[in-house]
Amino acid sequence: METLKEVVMVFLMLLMQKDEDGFKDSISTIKGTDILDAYDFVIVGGGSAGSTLANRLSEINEWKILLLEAGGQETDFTKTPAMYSSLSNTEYDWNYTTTKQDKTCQEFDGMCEFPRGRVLGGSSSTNAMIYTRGYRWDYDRWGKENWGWSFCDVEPYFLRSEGNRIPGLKGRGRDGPLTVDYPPYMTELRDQLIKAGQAKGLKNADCADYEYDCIFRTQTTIRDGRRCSASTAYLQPVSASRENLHILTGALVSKIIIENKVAKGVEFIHDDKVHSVQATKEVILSAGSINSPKILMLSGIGLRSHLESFDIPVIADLPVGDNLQDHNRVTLFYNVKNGSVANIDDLADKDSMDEYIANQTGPYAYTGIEVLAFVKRGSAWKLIREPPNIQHHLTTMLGLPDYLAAISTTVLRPFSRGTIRLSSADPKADPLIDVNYYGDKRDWQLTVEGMKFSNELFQTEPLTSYGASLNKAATPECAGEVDFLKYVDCVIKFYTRTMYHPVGTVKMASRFRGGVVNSNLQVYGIQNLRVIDASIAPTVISMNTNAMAIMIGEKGSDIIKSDHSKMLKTKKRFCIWGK
Ligand SMILES: Cc1cc2nc3c(=O)[nH]c(=O)nc-3n(C[C@H](O)[C@H](O)[C@H](O)COP(=O)(O)OP(=O)(O)OC[C@H]3O[C@@H](n4cnc5c(N)ncnc54)[C@H](O)[C@@H]3O)c2cc1C
Repeated sequence: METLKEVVMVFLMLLMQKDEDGFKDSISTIKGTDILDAYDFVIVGGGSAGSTLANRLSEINEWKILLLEAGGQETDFTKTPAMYSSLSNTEYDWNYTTTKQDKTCQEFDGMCEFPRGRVLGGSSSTNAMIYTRGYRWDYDRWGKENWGWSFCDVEPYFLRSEGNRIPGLKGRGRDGPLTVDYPPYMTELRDQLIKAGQAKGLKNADCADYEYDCIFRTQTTIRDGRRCSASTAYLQPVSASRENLHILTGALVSKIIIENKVAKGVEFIHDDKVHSVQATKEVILSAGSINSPKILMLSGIGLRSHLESFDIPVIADLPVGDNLQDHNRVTLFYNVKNGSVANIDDLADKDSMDEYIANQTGPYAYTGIEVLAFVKRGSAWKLIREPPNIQHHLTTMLGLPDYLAAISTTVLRPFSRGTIRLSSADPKADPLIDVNYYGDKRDWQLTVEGMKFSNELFQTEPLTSYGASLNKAATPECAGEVDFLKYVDCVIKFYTRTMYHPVGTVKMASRFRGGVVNSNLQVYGIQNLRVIDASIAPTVISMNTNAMAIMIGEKGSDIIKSDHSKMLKTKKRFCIWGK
């Protein structure tokens, strides 16, 4: 029996043989020697938000835009949906781990893996391609303290970005660059999972704008069987044709050049040499929730005592790197009827590989996460006016020999807060990521509630009729626990993983509420410097965060356009108190 790693190697070789073009660069970039001395805007990081910004700002011909990205380009390997879980610990990833956690990740001695995309498209090029916008409630919460960020304010940017191909969904963007569709593959178990949810009282509906418990088929950023990352959506269509947009890959930005509290440009390492480039209008950090705070701190913007401990001169004393909020997940595994889900044999099958390479269909064209459920757990009275606080991802392909399905539990509005700090003043050193999972014990209690519910779901008739039974062997450290609650505690302790949604480390808020940027995304006390990415989210939304990051890029571009130019493409809405 082959392992997933071996199967991936065979698939990769076949891809390279049969589809050489899939490994050629799809985005036009410049050489390091062709870089100009100065640009109007320098964007740091070509991820979900940065790619979006680069496209929207370069719509204005007179502006010269430079996009600096530390990673390289996507290939057909990153674009194949089933490969998403094989992209961690590769050249496409920053390969971070957290600081030692005392309450979880005991499987890795307390150091949880913490993947982040290091490639054009950023984490949208390595993510699981689930498309969710978040609830109206999430953004209205932001809008209460940040003028212009309620759902009414941000909805036009979701609509502008989204090219939704799914018929019948109301209130979705149809013409935007980011394709949203169902993947072109399904297993037999998928409909049973949805029926199981219905048996537990969940509504079978995409619950984006409503606040009931729901279960539905996963919508994805998969376009015709291939990943549609922010790079594919926003850079590919314009990188060759817009002469005012320069993209340089392999460029690690080490600091922002700040003179008299004005951002003047950035320093970066390319081909092992340090370079600098000027920004005559603005520097924009879009390096994500881990690296945007890191670059700010390296540049002298952060907590005084922390910066001084590395002899970094303090330019602005701000709580950079505080307020880290991340979703995590804990998974239970179930044996199910042979053939009702995909297993390693389906991936190892040469016909599956050929089918994907020729037509982009078959099991390689999906990630396995076929169904999502959102439920309310905990004190019901507190939740009457709030959306579901638990998410379950239901997976039907695990790359294992057995026929297994999995259900993960994620607390959507965690109470715990972590931090990002420097480990060194060396820009090449990894930052310290302290996720502090379960630092607040309410997160543990809610996770247990969620896992109890997920186990009940697998005891409903639609799944027991498919032979569903808990498989403890998939969690070997806990396999000996007989009592279910003790087993659950053990699984949380050993097998919690990130759900990959860190936000909040460059918080948008007033200064006295711990803000680092204002609602125009400008860094307090420094001119010509903005942060535009997931790090500005004051609170994590109650869903997956890629669409949110792209929305932030879309809205950020309009804020900049209206500050510097009258050329605004979107009609402004008039939102009063979020309505
Ligand atoms: C494995 C994984 C799975 C996920 N699954 C989903 C999902 O299914 N659905 C969903 O909605 N969300 C998912 N997410 C989360 C989502 O992808 C992120 O929230 C979103 O991409 C964040 O966008 P961003 O622009 O803030 O940062 P990123 O997209 O991470 O972009 C940051 C960019 O900056 C670059 N960069 C960083 N530092 C530097 C530097 N010093 N110099 C130059 N460049 C730099 C990085 O290389 C990267 O390209 C997932 C994330 C991961 C990692």
